[in-house]
Amino acid sequence: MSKFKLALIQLKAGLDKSDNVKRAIQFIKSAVVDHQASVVALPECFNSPYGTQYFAKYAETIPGPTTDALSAAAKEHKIYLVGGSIPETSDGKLYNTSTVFGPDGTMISSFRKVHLFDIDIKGQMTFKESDSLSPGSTFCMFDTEHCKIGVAICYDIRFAEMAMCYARAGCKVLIYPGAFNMTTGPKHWKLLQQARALDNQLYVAAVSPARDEKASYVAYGHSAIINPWADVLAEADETEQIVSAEIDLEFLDKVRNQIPISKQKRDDLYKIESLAKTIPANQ
Ligand SMILES: O=C(O)CCC(=O)C(=O)O
Repeated sequence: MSKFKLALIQLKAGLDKSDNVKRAIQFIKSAVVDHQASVVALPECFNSPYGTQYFAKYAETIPGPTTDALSAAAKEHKIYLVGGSIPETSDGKLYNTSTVFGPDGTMISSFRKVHLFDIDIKGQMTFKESDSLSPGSTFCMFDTEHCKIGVAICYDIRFAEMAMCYARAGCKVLIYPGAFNMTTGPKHWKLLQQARALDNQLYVAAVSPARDEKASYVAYGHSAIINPWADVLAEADETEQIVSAEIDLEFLDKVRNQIPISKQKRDDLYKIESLAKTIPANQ
């Protein structure tokens, strides 16, 4: 139980929602059959193109048709499925929401993107997710027979404290469905994953849509899995594909024993306040 296979589906999401979902389900089968994965993840906004102009049009309630399909796929293949994210409508608001399903098809957790992607790099990349979306305000962790896994979405990876909270709560793998762009992707996408993996001595996986040069928002691709030593175990190029890697929890323990930063940190000088009351110290 100390080893398991994680697969990331770098799906090319187009304008046809039902086709996106249908193809995601086909790829999930291939992640299980061809990669022997027991944990599978889809990208951010996998049932719609990514962009503020699309969120309302593609939004669904949860449960709804897309999450029903994910639930059935998790049950059919007896896997943990991190359902990327979809635009969710609830109480007149829109959210960027990830859902997680267990091997019996039950939705075991869900997550609304906490940090909305509002940036302005003049002449290169301006995006304001908060024009149409509302932020969530809860975390998302789920237990498997292997370890606890934490989920957050894309821009959330830039916030080191959030990953630290997950690590402190005992997560050994963090999965970020994401869709970095052609400005920040080449510079920061892999570096951020390696930083979070190294800071917290855990596995980090980030799963992007495949690049579509004709889309209004061009995703960088390069879905990747990083180990607690910050090695890149698997990395896609920009095309539609599955990447997978073995998660080895004995290796994680070895890294933590060799460089025992979680025992050496000076909680008397600095500490994470926000979840200190509700999340126990490192397990
Ligand atoms: O942080 C970035 O550079 C990209 C973030 C992003 O694309 C997102 O949150 O959807």
